[in-house]
Amino acid sequence: MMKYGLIGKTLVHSYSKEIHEALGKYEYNLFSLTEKEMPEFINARDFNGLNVTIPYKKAVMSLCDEISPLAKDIGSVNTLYWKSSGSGKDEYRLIGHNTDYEGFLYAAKRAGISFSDKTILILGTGGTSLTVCKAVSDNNASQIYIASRSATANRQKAQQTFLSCPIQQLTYKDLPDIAFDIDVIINTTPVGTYPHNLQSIIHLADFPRCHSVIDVIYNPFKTRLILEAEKAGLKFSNGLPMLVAQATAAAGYFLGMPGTFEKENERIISQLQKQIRNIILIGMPGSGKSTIGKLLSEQTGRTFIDMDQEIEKNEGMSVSELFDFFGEEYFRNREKETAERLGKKHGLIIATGGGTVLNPLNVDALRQNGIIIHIKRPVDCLPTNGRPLSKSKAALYKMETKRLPIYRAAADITFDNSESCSAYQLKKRLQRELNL
Ligand SMILES: Nc1ncnc2c1ncn2[C@@H]1O[C@H](COP(=O)(O)OP(=O)(O)O)[C@@H](O)[C@H]1O
Ligand SMILES: O=C(O)C1=C[C@@H](OP(=O)(O)O)[C@@H](O)[C@H](O)C1
Ligand SMILES: [Mg+2]
Repeated sequence: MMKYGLIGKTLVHSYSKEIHEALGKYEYNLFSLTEKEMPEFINARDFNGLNVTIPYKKAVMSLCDEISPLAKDIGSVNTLYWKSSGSGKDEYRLIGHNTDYEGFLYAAKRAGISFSDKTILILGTGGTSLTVCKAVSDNNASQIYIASRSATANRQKAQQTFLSCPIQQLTYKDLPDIAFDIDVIINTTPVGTYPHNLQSIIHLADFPRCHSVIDVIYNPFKTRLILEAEKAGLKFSNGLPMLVAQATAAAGYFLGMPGTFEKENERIISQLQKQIRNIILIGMPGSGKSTIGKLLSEQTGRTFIDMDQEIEKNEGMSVSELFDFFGEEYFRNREKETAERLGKKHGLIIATGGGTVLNPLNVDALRQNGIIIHIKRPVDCLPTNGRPLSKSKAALYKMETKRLPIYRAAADITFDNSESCSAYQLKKRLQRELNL
């Protein structure tokens, strides 16, 4: 049996299985191991290739026959593979290597981010920080600042390893002193990872020279830091390209043909992106969000959630009743909670209420894992019954003037739903025009 997989401590869900298996070369499994089991597992040497994740990236090093010079410099191993001993006999040596380095540089290149002559701020001092530090130093960064809660951690290690570029460690409290010098920011901390979505150590507005941001987090797809970078029009990358590229690089080593699978990266990134992301429908009340959401759900097999119906279910009352009994503000607060909760999830189709995206916090919550589609339908076609804010055409015209710029700004795509047609025809158009 060929055995490939990922070892770590608690591997509840990892995209690594999907990424490796997308190459179609081998089965890949997740092995959750305790501290006691981990060395036994490696020493049994009953595997063809392994990736290593937290907390064993350092601990596996002493169990290998050889550590690649790069992994030695970084001080962490994420890939174990076999190399012929060269003795002519059927003997193999266990090599520990680091493909996170390659994955990180792939992500940067893909986003058009360069480190040459740049001042770099790295948030965090863990294993990924060491990898990133080495990668930017090797790519001619002019100065690296490494920030953490306490400045002493890892200082010695960093200075020993990355002599080619000056490095300074500081605490988050010291950041204002250097904020105006920073060109590139890289987050290697887990701050903002699910379920602590939308948290961030820093705000980009405090770094006016910064033009590029990389966050190694991929759940959520866009952290607060990435959302800010996107809004400010900076270059940015989330952690998914790095995750995919380190995996395909590892596959090359497993199969004795390094570099072979880099050309598969984009296909796998877009496959995962499609699978992970939510589809968010926004637009005027009655424009067809709920109708289209249901049709897209039939088309894609994804779960459909209508935010208004979620609120009605939880409150035991219709939206109109909620407006009548408790007022609009009460409804908007329930809507905000619903956006926060659903926005953290993956693979859903979500029909918002017409007013959801008026609150920028809701846009962030929905955007972090979602692609936003504006459903556009002429006011003349919108219903004027059943909805508390759609009492007359005049009210709808006024509303559209105010909201259209907000819908436009929030949307990634617009779907023109002007044509009145049957559900069957609408479904055909969705299939043809939205490649979801
Ligand atoms: N392209 C279309 N052709 C005909 N009727 C439509 C079209 N799109 C939406 N409708 C109708 O408009 C009404 C409002 O649609 P709905 O999906 O409830 O809107 P929303 O969820 O955006 O408020 C529904 O009766 C729906 O069938
Ligand atoms: O536009 C709005 O402010 C509203 C739209 C409604 O949803 P639909 O857009 O599905 O009608 C519903 O959330 C509520 O009545 C408020
Ligand atoms: Mg609706």
